[in-house]
Amino acid sequence: MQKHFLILLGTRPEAIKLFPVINRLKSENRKDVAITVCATAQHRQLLDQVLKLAEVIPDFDLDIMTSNQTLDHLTARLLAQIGDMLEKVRPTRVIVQGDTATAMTGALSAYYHRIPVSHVEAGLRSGDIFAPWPEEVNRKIVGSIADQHFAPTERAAQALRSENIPTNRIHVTGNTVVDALILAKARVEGDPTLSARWNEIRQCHGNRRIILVTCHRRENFGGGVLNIVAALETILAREDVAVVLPVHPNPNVRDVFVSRFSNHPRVVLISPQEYTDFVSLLSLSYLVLTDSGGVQEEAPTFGKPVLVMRDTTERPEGIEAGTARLVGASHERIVGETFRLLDDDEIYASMARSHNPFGDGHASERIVKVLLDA
Ligand SMILES: CC(=O)N[C@@H]1[C@@H](OP(=O)(O)OP(=O)(O)OC[C@H]2O[C@@H](n3ccc(=O)[nH]c3=O)[C@H](O)[C@@H]2O)O[C@H](CO)[C@@H](O)[C@@H]1O
Repeated sequence: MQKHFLILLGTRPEAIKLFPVINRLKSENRKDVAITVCATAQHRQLLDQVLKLAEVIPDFDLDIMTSNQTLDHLTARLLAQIGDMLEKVRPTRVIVQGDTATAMTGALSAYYHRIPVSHVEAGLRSGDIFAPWPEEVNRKIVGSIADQHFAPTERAAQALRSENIPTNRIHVTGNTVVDALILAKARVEGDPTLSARWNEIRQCHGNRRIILVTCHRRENFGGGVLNIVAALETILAREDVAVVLPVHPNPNVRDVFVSRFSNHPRVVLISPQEYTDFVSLLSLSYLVLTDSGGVQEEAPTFGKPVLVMRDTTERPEGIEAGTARLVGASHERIVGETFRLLDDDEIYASMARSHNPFGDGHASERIVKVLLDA
């Protein structure tokens, strides 16, 4: 029987984590398999950067993003437009990734149309429906609809089993972000012009240790971001560090970082970077301060310690492996843990092991096998 997979993606991390699956499926070149890619463009600019790099051209582009979009309006528009598109395309299976509004409405809409759903990066749970908000509930909704759950780790698979998902529907695959990262790393290593992009930073701050900072989570908007900025100011009182910060375009974070740091001599504020540029930046940094999910999964490949600016994480594998620590948006903990890493070589060495507990680079291969064999 002809298989027709519809792959939905809306944000930068979904594109990063799904392009290895899309490209792998395409490379199988099977006559009995059709692939349709639909971008909802929940985040326009950040998504387009990755699609271009990965050479993925969506068959449908719903171009859903509006300025200051609220979650409820975004969700309503997504649900209606994905539903109309499914009506037209009538795929045999819908594939969604992670925990965005696109993934959640994509799964719900597929369910309304009685189309089975595969969930890539299934089973991540923080146990707190407000952290991360609204992603924790988005994942649970997708999990209750999907009939193929691609769990990145054994722990994620265990979380699904404890929610009574039948074992034969759970496949431990590794996280596709490691597949994407390996491709990006090879590109950076094979093309010296990519890392030359950072020569100016190296020249200005060659003797200083680079702290790479990313911050965009909803839970940190407001007081959290202000605490993070104050912590960075304390850290920057030291002359031996420089901060590089790709500023997320969301005004809730962008305006605060730009107003506080645009004239600081040791803070490099840059626009969101293409994936390969970000990967090469990660490789030259000394440590990472982040509230991102994907960056927590990527940093261990380069042996970079990660301080996670969240109170909980659905990725305890990094904490257990000793490559990450939770510091919340607490001034005291961010400063304290950063200073320990800067001043104590033993602690730094114990966290800076290059071992990635999230995947081995073969996740998309395993996912495609299940998709084709089912
Ligand atoms: C609650 C939560 O954790 N949810 C996550 C969330 O995504 P996130 O927190 O990982 O989101 P971001 O931080 O935006 O993206 C990160 C990616 O972007 C790359 N990057 C970064 C800066 C830059 O300048 N250029 C880049 O290319 C970077 O290397 C990395 O790969 O949604 C995903 C989708 O469902 C889920 O998988 C995932 O659970």
